[in-house]
Amino acid sequence: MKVLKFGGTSVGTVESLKAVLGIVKKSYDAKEKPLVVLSAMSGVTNLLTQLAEDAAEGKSFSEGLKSLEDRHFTVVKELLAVKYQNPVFTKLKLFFNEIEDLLQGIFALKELSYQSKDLILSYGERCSNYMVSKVMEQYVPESLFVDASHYVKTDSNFGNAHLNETLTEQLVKSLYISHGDKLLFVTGFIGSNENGRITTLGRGGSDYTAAIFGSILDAAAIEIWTDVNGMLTADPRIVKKAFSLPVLSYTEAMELSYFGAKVIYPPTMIPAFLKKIPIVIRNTFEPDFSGTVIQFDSGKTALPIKGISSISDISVINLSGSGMIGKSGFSGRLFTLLAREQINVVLITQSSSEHSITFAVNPSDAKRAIQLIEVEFELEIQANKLIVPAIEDNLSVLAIVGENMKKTPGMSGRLFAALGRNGINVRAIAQGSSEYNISVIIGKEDLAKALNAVHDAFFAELKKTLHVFNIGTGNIGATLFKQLESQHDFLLDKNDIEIKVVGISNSRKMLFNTEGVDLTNWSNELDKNGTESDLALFIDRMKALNLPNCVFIDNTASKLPATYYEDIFKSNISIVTCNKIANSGKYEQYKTLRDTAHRHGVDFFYETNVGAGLPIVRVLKDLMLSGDRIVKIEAILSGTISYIFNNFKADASFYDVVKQAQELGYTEPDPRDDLGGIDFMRKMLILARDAGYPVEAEDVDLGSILPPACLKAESVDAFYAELQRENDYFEAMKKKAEDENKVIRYIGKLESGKVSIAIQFVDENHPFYALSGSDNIISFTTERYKERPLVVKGPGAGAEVTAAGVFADLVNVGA
Ligand SMILES: NC(=O)c1ccc[n+]([C@@H]2O[C@H](COP(=O)([O-])OP(=O)(O)OC[C@H]3O[C@@H](n4cnc5c(N)ncnc54)[C@H](O)[C@@H]3O)[C@@H](O)[C@H]2O)c1
Ligand SMILES: N[C@@H](CCO)C(=O)O
Ligand code: NA
Repeated sequence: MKVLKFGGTSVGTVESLKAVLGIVKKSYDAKEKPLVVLSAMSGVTNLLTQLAEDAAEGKSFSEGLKSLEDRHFTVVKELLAVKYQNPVFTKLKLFFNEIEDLLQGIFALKELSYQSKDLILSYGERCSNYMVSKVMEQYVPESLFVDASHYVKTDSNFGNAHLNETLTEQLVKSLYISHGDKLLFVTGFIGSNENGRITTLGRGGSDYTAAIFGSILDAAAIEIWTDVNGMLTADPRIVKKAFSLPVLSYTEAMELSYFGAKVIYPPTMIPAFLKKIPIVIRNTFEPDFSGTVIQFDSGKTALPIKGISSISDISVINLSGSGMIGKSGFSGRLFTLLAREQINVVLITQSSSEHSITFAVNPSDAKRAIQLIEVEFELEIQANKLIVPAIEDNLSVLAIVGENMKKTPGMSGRLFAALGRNGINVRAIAQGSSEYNISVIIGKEDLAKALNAVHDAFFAELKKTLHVFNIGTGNIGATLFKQLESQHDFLLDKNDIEIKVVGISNSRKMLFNTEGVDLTNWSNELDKNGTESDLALFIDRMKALNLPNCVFIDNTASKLPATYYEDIFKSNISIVTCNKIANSGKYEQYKTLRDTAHRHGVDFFYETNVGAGLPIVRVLKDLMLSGDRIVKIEAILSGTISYIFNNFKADASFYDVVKQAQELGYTEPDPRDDLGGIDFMRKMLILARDAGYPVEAEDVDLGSILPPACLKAESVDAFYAELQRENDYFEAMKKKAEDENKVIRYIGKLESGKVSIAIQFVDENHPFYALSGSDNIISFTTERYKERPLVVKGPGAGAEVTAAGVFADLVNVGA
């Protein structure tokens, strides 16, 4: 046989009841011999409580009672053929009359005892089970309503009665001997004491009824049908990626439930646990889903842990003082005291020096705990051997749970790495002696972020989400969005990476969407729903959202963002940037940024600062990390100027070629930065610094390709006008090169820590002679690459290649 228990939401509405009938019928037809336990219809127990309390206060209860009646009658009208309805109405009406009489009595006495409350509540289960058994009779004539109060015997602890196991076992067995061939509908939650007075079984009572019947009747399984897909790896309201666990051990289920997963109430499982009967959590609204099996062993699984649970509100009390050293009875006294006063201690840690004990309690118990301690340890406190403890609030507990943990090294390392990386401060740690859980206490404001970060860390093979905040939606930004959008599915399928662009800003507007902005329509959305942009506010908002795996992308050419980088790192947010300003400012800033990122365990990636998507920064970094030393760097690193000299031939005018470079998206937003050499200088500065030289911009010997008048132009328009005016100057350059059979190159050099950039006329023997388009080329001469340098060459400007480089940096964050 099998026990099928349905909770309140499953018996809540006509629709859900149809699902219940289907599930029961299927099991019955499959000869699984189901025994059904139903809760009261959802909300009914609460309503009955309310009515009883109202009555005791002399308030009217008739309206509430009427609504109760209506809900049940509606079900009968909808689900039972008219010809069968009358006797059912009559019986239900009898129940409601009894409730009314009871409420009258309470109203008259103005007193509500636990005993009468239990009696009133029992009608919830009795009505639902009677009604559903009658509906079922239409399909399974052997259906039978069972009032469990005749079989489940308890003591007289009304409200939370304890089971009389022996008597209950006898009665349930005899029930089954006479009626085991029928389809029984058994009221959950209720029993009766030795005098036959109705009692209730307390929290999770209907699950308990199911477990009692299941264990006495040796059920093959106890199925708990609810409205979720079994037990999940974490609270799905906070962790969107939480998924259902196929198998859990009893212990794991208890640990997970203890810390919050509210699917079952652990004590109710004990009868099943003792008899090793599997409990299966299933979803009434998704009956084809197999749910979670809770069984004796933890099952074969590749998962390092089973789940992450949490308690969002906890208070921590720390006890310290010299009086505790070497006093073996101390913690015994403390915890006996708390247990005696029924203060539930959620978690305990003790420092190895025995100087302090930290423990966590529910916030509602914290004050009382302190008062009790002050009385119990009055002498110690007076003698200054114990410091009067204080309460710390606004804390949460997060726990990772799993039996395999003790067999798998590195679990706590992974936990703390995930927390540390995301800047989550751990206030206290406890590893259950069972080693089935490791718990940490953290700030309440960090809980959602921590749950997500830890979930990613342990179930990373399943999926990693990056939360992106992008400023700059111009040439590069817009192209990046296009690439992210077109690669979204590929990344998810092949690399298990999901990228959500949560914040977008340009210089006009900014927009946030924690679910991720729709990248097919970001521009319209930004226009329509965006607010006026404000970088400081943008960053504040990014910090306040406190999302895990957070990345700030700077796709602007503005000077302003760099002033926030340090602060962003301090908030444990990684930065990817194609903007060169931050790295090419003062050396001091360059250094501070690296140190800060490093200290906070976040990434600072800027591959596109040099040579767009070409792997230049990365190559240099690898050389340096592996202990090589840079002897010399020679490079062409302005894509714009490279393009210009590759196309400034024959009839083309200099002015036209510059315009083309701008149209092709090679130039900086302000092309004077390219032609004046500033952009190239920034790149050389960054390379020199990455090669270990603390160079400043003033130290660079910067030659120019422009005549002085162009350099002085005060606006872009004026600059273009100057270019046209100086046509002869450029034509002369062109002619000189052609006469000498040479090409013009603007070449940067780093040697012995000195950086220079100069225009050169080179012949076909020069390695930089053959370039085309916007090609960059860089040759690294190092101690290892001495005979022949290491050369990287390819397109070094353009929106596609640059955005692709930003993209590559992004997916490497946290890798
Ligand atoms: N074009 C290339 O080949 C290439 C290659 C490597 C790196 N880069 C770098 O890419 C960056 C962007 O270049 P682009 O061509 O896309 O420029 P762009 O002018 O097309 O776009 C710049 C964007 O930044 C926004 N912006 C400016 N200040 C802002 C602020 N304070 N807050 C928010 N948004 C702001 C603008 O509104 C605009 O959306 C530059 O730093 C450039 O050096 C470009
Ligand atoms: N404007 C830059 C883009 C690449 O950083 C160039 O022309 O090289
Ligand atoms: Na690069």
